[in-house]
This record gives sequence, C-alpha cells and structure tokens, in this order.
Amino acid sequence: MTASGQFEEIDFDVEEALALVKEGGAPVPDDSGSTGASRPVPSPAPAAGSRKDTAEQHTEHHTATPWQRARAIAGRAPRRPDTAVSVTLDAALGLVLAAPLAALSDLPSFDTSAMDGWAVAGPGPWDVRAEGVLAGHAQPQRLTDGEAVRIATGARIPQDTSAVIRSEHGRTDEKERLYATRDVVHGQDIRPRGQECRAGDPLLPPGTLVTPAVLGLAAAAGYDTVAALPRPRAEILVLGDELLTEGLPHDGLIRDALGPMLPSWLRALGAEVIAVRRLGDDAEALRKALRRSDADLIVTTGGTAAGPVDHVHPILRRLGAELLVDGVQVRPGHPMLLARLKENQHLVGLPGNPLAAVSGLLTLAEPLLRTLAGRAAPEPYTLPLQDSVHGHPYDTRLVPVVLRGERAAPLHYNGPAMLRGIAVADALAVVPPGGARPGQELEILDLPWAMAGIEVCFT
Ligand SMILES: Nc1nc2c(c(=O)[nH]1)N[C@H]1C(S)=C(S)[C@@H](COP(=O)(O)OP(=O)(O)OC[C@H]3O[C@@H](n4cnc5c(N)ncnc54)[C@H](O)[C@@H]3O)O[C@H]1N2
Ligand code: MOO
Repeated sequence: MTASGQFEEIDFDVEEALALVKEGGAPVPDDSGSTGASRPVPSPAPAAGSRKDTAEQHTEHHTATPWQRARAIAGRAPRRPDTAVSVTLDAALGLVLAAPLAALSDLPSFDTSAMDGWAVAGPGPWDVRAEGVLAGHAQPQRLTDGEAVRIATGARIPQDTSAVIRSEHGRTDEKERLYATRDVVHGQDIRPRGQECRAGDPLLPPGTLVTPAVLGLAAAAGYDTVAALPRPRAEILVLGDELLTEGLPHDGLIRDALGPMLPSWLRALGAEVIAVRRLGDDAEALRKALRRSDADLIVTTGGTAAGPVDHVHPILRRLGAELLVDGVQVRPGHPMLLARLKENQHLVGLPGNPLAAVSGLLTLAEPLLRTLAGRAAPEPYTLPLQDSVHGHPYDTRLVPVVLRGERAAPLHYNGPAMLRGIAVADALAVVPPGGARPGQELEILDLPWAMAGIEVCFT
C-alpha cells in the first residue's frame, strides 16, 4: 500500500482534519531568530495549484538545520511544571534533585572518636577503665582527670574527654595504666558534633545530579526519600516491514538492530522506557500509536526519508505536529527530525540506518532528555585527532573514535549502516565540513555509558 493510498483510506478525526485545513496557512511560531527551523510540517506532495507558495515550501523543506543549532533547539524543550516526585534513596540514582537538600541533623550528630584507641581526660599516665566504649552504644560515663577508657572509631566520646590516643600511640603496663608514646594535643582525634554541618545547613542545591556519593550524603543527613524530577518517559516505535527479531537475515529481511539497542541507550540518557512497539511500515498503526501515546518523548526509527513507505512526515502532518527540526546538517543521520506533537510531548525521528540513528540520538534525544530530566549540559571538551578524517563538503560529520592517551583515533566501519565502529568506540568526534587533519582539536561527544553510566547499571 502506498503512503498516498493510506492517506485517503483512513478516516480523519476532527483534530487531524483541522490540522490539514491549516496546512500551509498554519501559524509559524515566532522563533525570535533563535531556531530558524520551527514550522508546520510541509506537505510531501501538495496538489498542483493548491498553494501559492509551493516552491518556497519545497525549498524550505530541504533546508536542514545546522548541527549545533539542532542540538540547541532540542535542549530547549520545556519541562512539565511541578513534576517533582518523592523518591526512595534506592530509586533516586541518576535523577536530579528538585529541592535543596538541607541537613536534617548535625553531622556528626554527637562527638565521636576518629580512631580506635583510648579516650583520656587530663594529663597522663591514665588508669584504664575495665569496660570500653563501642560505636552504636549509649552515652558512656563521663571521665575524670587521670582516667582513660578504650574506645572504638565512631563511638561516642565520654564527657570531659580531652583527647583520643590512637592504639599505636600508647601502651599499658600490667596495672592497666596507659602511657602516651607521643605528645598529646588537646582535642586530637575527636570529631566534634556538627563538624561537617548543623541541622538545617544547605548541603546541595536543586538541580544536583544524584550520584552514589549524593545518596550517601542524603542518608547520612537523615533522608529516607528525596524530592527529584522524574525520568522522562520514552516510547520507542520501530518501523519497517523488513525487520526480523530473531535468527539470520534471509530473503531481503534483516535483523532489527535498533529495537535491541535503543532502550538501553535511552535509559543511559536518563529516560524511563515505557514501551517498544514494532509497527512495520503501516501508516495507520503509526498514526494510532502516536495518538495514543502519553510518553514525554516518542522515538521512531526509520521512515524519515521520502520513500514510498516513509510515513513519518505525512503522519506528523496529519496530526498537526510542529516540526522543530526537519533534517540536520550532519552525516550520518541528516534526515533526522524533531517534532512537537502536543504540549510536553516530543517526537525524535531517527533515520533507519543504524549509525545514522545513533547520530540522531546524540544530536536530538540527548539534549532533549537532558533538559526534561533537569540535568546540566556536560562541559564541552576537545581532543587532538590522531589520524586525518575526510569531511563532508557542507555538513558536520560524527565519527566513532577510541580515546588513546590524549588523542582521539578515528575508527573504520563508520558508514551509516554500520555498527562495527561504534561498538568499540569510546566517543564520537565532531568533524567540521571539509574534514580534519592529524593533531587538529575536535569536539568529543562521550557515549552515554561514559557520561552517565550509573543509569545504565541501575534502571
Ligand atoms: N532519495 C533519497 N533517499 C535517501 C536519502 C536521501 O537524502 N534521498 N537519505 C538516505 C539516508 S542518509 C538515510 S539515513 C535513509 C533514512 O531513511 P529512513 O529513515 O526512511 O529509513 P528506512 O528507509 O526505513 O531505512 C533505511 C535503512 O536502514 C535500515 N533499517 C531500518 N530500520 C532498521 C532497524 N531497526 N535495524 C536495522 N536496520 C534498519 C533499512 O532496512 C534501510 O536499509 O534514507 C536514505 N535514502
Ligand atoms: O543518515 Mo544517512 O547516511 O546519513 O545514513
């Protein structure tokens, strides 16, 4: 069935009909000179004479967004307001704090011994008490001058203690009298209550990424749950009749490489993947899936070009979606697209060629998910290139590289349909139009397991 055949056969609902009526005359959102790419989805094949601006629309349709600008547009997606959730510590890793983390108690919450040894009072030698003090025990009896008590690291300091002597810096005689083998400084090896913070002290601002260390700090400061921004919810729609989910390729059919790859890739970028659906090349199934989805981000694979079964553009148009990015000046992956389906719902259309899809993930999905999850952009960095890389005459290239010492070595097997290069890569190098020579500094995009690997392990 052709795309246009499907177009006529399927029934319209009111919103879709309105979207079509508005087509060509739909309001072009004010991009304030910032995106230069925000526009209604143009018709792939407008009827002759139906629009005066056909030629202009056609030209615009083929105006791809520069790579940096496409990333910036994706990174400006508005977050749902007031979406903070209370999350138990074991589920908070990789999220971003939605509220300041203030200490719920003093840290430490009591004067505590920093070392195993003796707590002593006054000048030595000291009589050592029969019973020692261990961590987690109730408040020990106060010391009197000339008295010592064996004490464990983390145990409560008895009142009137003047110092702690480490076990290796003291010796006892047969009468249990303690002698210091080094000078004793008043207060040594005692961690006073509130040394790190007082109850109410601000510890971390909102927007902090919850790392393993943040979980430890939150627990130490008395938290069972934290207020965090939820993971953006992503749904994956895999398009293509030619895809097999198991076994060897045969008879023109190929294995689906994206269905197995995308969920963990999106998780690594901070998303919660709520569904993976295989829709074949069925325009109506795509339309229904888009209408039904309540995901924050829908990722489609394939069908972005202008072939007879490339349904993404026509269906977005039918649904009245707003194309924010329609093609990007990047290789591979130039047919990638970003659309707003409705308020707080975006679609990233990844090209079907697998490395082109990776390029789309890092160009559009990464900044979008980062913004939705409230995470800050990583600090950009460059590395010198080890060997020369051919460039595209006009477009940016993303080339898989391994990081060797202080250099980025480009990998072979970097064609749009190939995954051999990226499978052993540490990162992608951003190659400017025209190419790059050995020693040239190139921007490096880390792969998400290097950038935010904690999410990969824990979701
Ligand atoms: N006339 C033109 N044709 C094409 C152009 C162009 O500019 N003009 N661009 C080419 C480029 S570049 C790409 S990339 C593709 C993008 O095509 P689609 O997004 O429509 O993707 P498909 O046609 O569905 O598939 C392309 C290719 O990838 C294979 N594929 C698809 N899905 C998967 C999957 N899940 N796992 C593995 N491989 C997949 C599919 O079989 C095709 O071989 O368009 C070019 N054409
Ligand atoms: O996106 Mo295509 O080559 O650039 O595969």
